[in-house]
Amino acid sequence: MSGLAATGLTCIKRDRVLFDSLSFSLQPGQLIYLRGPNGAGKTSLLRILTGLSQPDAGDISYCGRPLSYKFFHNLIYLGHKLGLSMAFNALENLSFWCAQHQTPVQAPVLYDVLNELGLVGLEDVPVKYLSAGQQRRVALARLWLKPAKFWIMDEPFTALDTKGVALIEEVFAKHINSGGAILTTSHQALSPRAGEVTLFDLEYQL
Ligand SMILES: Nc1ncnc2c1ncn2[C@@H]1O[C@H](COP(=O)(O)OP(=O)(O)OP(=O)(O)O)[C@@H](O)[C@H]1O
Repeated sequence: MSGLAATGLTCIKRDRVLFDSLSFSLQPGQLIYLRGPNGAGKTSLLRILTGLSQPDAGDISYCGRPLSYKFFHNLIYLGHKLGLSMAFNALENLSFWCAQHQTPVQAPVLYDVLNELGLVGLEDVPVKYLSAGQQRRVALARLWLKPAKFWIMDEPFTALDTKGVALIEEVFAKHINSGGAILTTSHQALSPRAGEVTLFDLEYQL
């Protein structure tokens, strides 16, 4: 069994059942677009899938086994918060993140990625002085830096301009074509540029 599989997942928050007996899998070469209204439970589901929180019932497995370092080593999780230090600049933030993820990176590679994201010239500016879209670009630079097969992302397009959205959709398509797997939420539709998409709708349960 390859990929990430969820079986019988149930999540309850403040006495409300967000989802119940949910089963699905994310396989290499697949882009799943998780949709749903505010409060449906998308973030709660992503947090369970990435091991950040526990379901009230059900199991998650990776290649047929419980989640372990093998999965985390092969995962990039980008939450809807940026996960950046506002006092650090882009280079410092990304170097720190790479060290945390045991992903050695050379300065020229970091500059190339910042160039790709239109951030050259801003690399030594504390992130708190960047625009919202520029901050999002710094957070998304991680996609270029860690050779992880599984990308799980919560609203990665927030604050990006149209060129930024197009750039990320193209990176999605490239990742999928090279055998990667993506699960992402977004409140805006993915364009065909992102490639073939599997829709996954989470309804708001009263
Ligand atoms: N730790 C928590 N404690 C209590 N309630 C929580 C907790 N986390 C989430 N919730 C509740 O669970 C519900 C689902 O939240 P969640 O963030 O998963 O939704 P979402 O689908 O990602 O929404 P959005 O589109 O607004 O980001 C919300 O009503 C929220 O208040």
